[in-house]
Amino acid sequence: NACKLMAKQKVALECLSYHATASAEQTQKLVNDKIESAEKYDLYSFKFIDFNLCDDDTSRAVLCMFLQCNLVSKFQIPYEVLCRWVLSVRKNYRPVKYHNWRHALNVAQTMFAMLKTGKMERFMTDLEILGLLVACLCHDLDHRGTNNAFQTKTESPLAILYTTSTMEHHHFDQCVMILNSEGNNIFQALSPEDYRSVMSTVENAILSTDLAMYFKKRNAFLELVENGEFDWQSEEKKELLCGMMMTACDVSAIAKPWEVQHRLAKLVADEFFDQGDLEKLQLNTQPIAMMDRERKDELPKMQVGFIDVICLPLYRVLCDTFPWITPLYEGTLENRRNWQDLAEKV
Ligand SMILES: CCCOc1ccc(S(=O)(=O)N2CCN(C)CC2)cc1-c1nc(CC)cc(=O)[nH]1
Ligand SMILES: [Zn+2]
Repeated sequence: NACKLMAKQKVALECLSYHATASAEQTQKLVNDKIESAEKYDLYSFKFIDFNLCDDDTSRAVLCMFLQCNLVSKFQIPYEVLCRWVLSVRKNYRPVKYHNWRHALNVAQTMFAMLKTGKMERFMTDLEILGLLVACLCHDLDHRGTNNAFQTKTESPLAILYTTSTMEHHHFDQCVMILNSEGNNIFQALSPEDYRSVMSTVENAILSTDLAMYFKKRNAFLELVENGEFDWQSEEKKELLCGMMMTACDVSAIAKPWEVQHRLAKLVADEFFDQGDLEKLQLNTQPIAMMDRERKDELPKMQVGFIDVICLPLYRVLCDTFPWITPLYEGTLENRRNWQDLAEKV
């Protein structure tokens, strides 16, 4: 009967979360690992590069960010639980070409640099800082290398579950699944009020990484900045600011040193082209230019468009109010010149 079915599903979910979470051995090893300083991992820099970090280094770098923000002591996070949670999050990223664990790490590191080097932490409560770092690390959990439009076109189970911001709702779902798994709840010591508040920050932040939401909310944010908004302390204004910061971190590969941006753009393109191949094969339809490997020579021009339409307007308006994040704007401008040079060569 229905009760039995529900019970079966509950057991299946628990079993799933058991297999989806870190092993006891891996956790114990990380608990005993020595964590280097934030400077050693170059975490304060907007030019941070993860290429030379091994996978275990990336887990240690995440612990370093939490420790540097005093989040472990402020929110009484048992260190072993934090270690298990970091490893479980890492385990739930698939080995796709771009939207993998390394992308999540880079997004979280840019958030850390914006808060610290960019001095944006002064506008955030400690609970919001905790929520933002957790959201960055979880914002693309279980990404399959295909976008929302693909879920809808293929009538994937995810698109049946969520008709808008399909992938972003799934990423948040995965984040909750990990937090609800045995020994992975880094929020376990929070009061019910703080728990509700931090989960609201995480949900708003992850859903804000849908570029469709960025386009919807950008004008409202622009108005606040133009009206000289300075305290950002109302809930609505804070949500807007956190959402814009999430997009700024999500696209921050565009601001990295040219060799890094050029290499990351190839990973993005390869992932897009794989989706384009699927659309040609599975759907027998012509993919959009960005996903059609027959049109790869248009890539530099498309990157200039991406910079002009999405990245520069966002970094420009953020720098107006928070001048210390100007390196993101300048890095993007430099890469626009580099992509423009390649676009003219073809
Ligand atoms: C590198 C391969 C080409 O990559 C792109 C091509 C076009 C555009 S677009 O701004 O014109 N636009 C975006 C919204 N779509 C609905 C329509 C197309 C963006 C990118 C791009 N996206 C990301 C984010 C994952 C990272 C990145 O580096 N480049
Ligand atoms: Zn992302």
